[in-house]
Amino acid sequence: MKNMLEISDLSVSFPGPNGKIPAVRNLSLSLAPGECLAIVGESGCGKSVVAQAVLRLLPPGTEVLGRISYQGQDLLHLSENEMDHIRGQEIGMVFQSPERALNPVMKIGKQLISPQVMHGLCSEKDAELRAKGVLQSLGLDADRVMSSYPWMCSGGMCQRIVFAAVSLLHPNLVIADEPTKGLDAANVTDLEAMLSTVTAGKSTGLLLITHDMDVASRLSNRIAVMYCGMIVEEGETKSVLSSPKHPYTRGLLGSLPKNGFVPIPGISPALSDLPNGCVFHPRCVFADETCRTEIPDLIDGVRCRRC
Ligand SMILES: Nc1ncnc2c1ncn2[C@@H]1O[C@H](COP(=O)(O)OP(=O)(O)OP(=O)(O)O)[C@@H](O)[C@H]1O
Ligand code: NI
Repeated sequence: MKNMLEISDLSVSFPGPNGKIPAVRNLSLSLAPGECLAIVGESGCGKSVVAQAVLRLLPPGTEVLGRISYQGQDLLHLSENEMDHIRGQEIGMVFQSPERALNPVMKIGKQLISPQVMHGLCSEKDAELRAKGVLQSLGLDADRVMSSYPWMCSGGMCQRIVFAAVSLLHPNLVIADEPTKGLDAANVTDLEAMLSTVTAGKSTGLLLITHDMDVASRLSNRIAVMYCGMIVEEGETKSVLSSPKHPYTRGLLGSLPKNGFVPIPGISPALSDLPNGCVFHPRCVFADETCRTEIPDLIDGVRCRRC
């Protein structure tokens, strides 16, 4: 099926005291309708920056190069007004800290009704009915929630309310950035069930950003592993997790408690001081002279000369 999202050769740099800080480098990804692509990798590897680049939420002064094509339109060249239409209605967002995604001084009812009316989807009366219907389907007491403020609700409830707000606008693409962070096990299970409904209709795509391999393994069809702003391995979730090829992917999986808790030696380099050659070579037991000088291409989903 034709891709709904195609990110080609994306590079994002932030201004730093001693020049540009490269947070994302030459990243290409695609997502088809009905598909869930997970981006995984350690904290600071650039996962959220990719999401923010797609939604054009990066601060002024950030250098964004490459192309981000959504349904054939290059998002990097749309006006702010055009992006306002895309955000929410075309591309829904579920971020970590749902409490912060909701306005603390506005009743939840209004927060669920206004966007539907604003995007011209339906009348206020219908918007209220739809909101109540979605809240009920998510197991919430709709009347009570609609007349509550976000701070009156638990974290798990807020994440459901954010999900309701997203799904009421029927987006074609949902971007979820660490949606399970800070939730207890029961709420993680609930949220996973909600997220799996996003792609169930086969027309909506889900870009899932997480550092939780278990969540990624349960929800995604494909997985992209990032390290220091680059994709080091990409492929079908099942095959990447059962037979990881890149030494970093293998290290990441080996460092999980269920796989023996073996840490990857060394630490991630600072983005302002990235090594030459393969960005992983200082931590890689297989590194040879060429790894120290040449950045390997991503070939058959793996960016490593040894694989
Ligand atoms: N607005 C900004 N200005 C400067 N640097 C930034 C900005 N936003 C992100 N960064 C840097 O870009 C790098 C990638 O950050 P990003 O938030 O994408 O990481 P991440 O993979 O999402 O990590 P986490 O799992 O902790 O959310 C980090 O080094 C971060 O400090
Ligand atoms: Ni992040």
